[in-house]
Amino acid sequence: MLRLEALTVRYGGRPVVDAVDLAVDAGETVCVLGPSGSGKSTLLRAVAGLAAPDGGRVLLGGRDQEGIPPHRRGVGLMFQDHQLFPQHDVAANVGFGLRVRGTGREERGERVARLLDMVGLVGAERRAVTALSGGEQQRVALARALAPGPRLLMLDEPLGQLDRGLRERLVVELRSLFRRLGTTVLAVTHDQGEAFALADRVVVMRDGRVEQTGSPVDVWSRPVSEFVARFLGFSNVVPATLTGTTAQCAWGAVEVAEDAPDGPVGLLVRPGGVRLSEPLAGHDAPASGEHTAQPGGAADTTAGRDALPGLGCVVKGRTFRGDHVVLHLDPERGPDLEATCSLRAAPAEGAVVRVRFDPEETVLLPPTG
Ligand SMILES: Nc1ncnc2c1ncn2[C@@H]1O[C@H](COP(=O)(O)OP(=O)(O)OP(=O)(O)O)[C@@H](O)[C@H]1O
Repeated sequence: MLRLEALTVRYGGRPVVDAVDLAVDAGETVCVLGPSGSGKSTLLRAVAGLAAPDGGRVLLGGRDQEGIPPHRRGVGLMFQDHQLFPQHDVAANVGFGLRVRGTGREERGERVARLLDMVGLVGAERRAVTALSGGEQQRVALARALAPGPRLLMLDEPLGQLDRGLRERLVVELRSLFRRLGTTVLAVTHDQGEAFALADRVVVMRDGRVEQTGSPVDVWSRPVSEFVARFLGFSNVVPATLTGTTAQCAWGAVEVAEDAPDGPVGLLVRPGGVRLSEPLAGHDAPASGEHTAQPGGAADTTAGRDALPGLGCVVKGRTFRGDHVVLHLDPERGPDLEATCSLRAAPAEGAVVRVRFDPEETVLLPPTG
């Protein structure tokens, strides 16, 4: 449906979109993800015809779009600030594209009613858009973008301004709506949660280039670089030296599940793979319980509390995330660690715990900088 071939857009000589190749199949939802300034919006604008490429091609339905103005490309756009017409009611906003195309009043009315039904705003035709909540306005903007039946729907930070709970609900609704309609969608967002919930495929951008592309599960479970890992929110990343299945790093010797050639690597330990022993009463109390550090964890060889297996850490802080807690740990050596555990098992701030690393929750990355 959409193909980008070495698409390049430069501003002031600097490539903001840099030789991007990307294909979106009919009915597929692709989310472009990346930090602010990585070129996501510019990519969308080039596809829509709102930014002129300096190189490469945009093909829609196999046809090169060079010289085709935005309104002839058959794409629907929905931007972050949803740009509704405040002086018009909901029906006039949703029906705008249809009126421009000359669709008759009666047909327009029917289409608008059907679209409002689809986005969960039955009977809202006569309401003033200024009197709607943020979430309702977002739905009106979506209905408006869908109204002319675009072959490609493009969303720029579609849910950016909404609060978290509403965003999570709307993402689920959007996904099932797009499935039902068979809509082809290219969305950009800097919010990983949104991208991963919405997309069939995720594209991670860095400085105008595609750093990784894959299904949400692939990208989440196998980030290809430290950049992607950190962008996804993983902070337990260190340089390491691999020998066999042991990665020697600042936290000690960490067993990994992957096979890779010996030598320098980057090591990611997912927070769920940082396993806690029972909190210790004092620095020199022995760890107990089934989660006590195992051989193969970051084994300590030094004296005192350091002689215990596992890596000793002080709990610096706790962030509550619904059904689990993220622990911010200060290890006796190496950079800070993040661990997750259940609410019930969360040790208090200031507690001393010992951790070991689950080999299955480690990922080897190219050597880190
Ligand atoms: N019209 C323009 N003229 C000059 N520079 C521009 C223009 N549009 C974008 N840029 C620059 O291009 C880079 C990429 O911008 P873009 O908006 O595509 O990034 P983004 O990934 O969408 O960021 P954000 O998430 O903040 O919207 C930025 O450095 C921006 O300042």
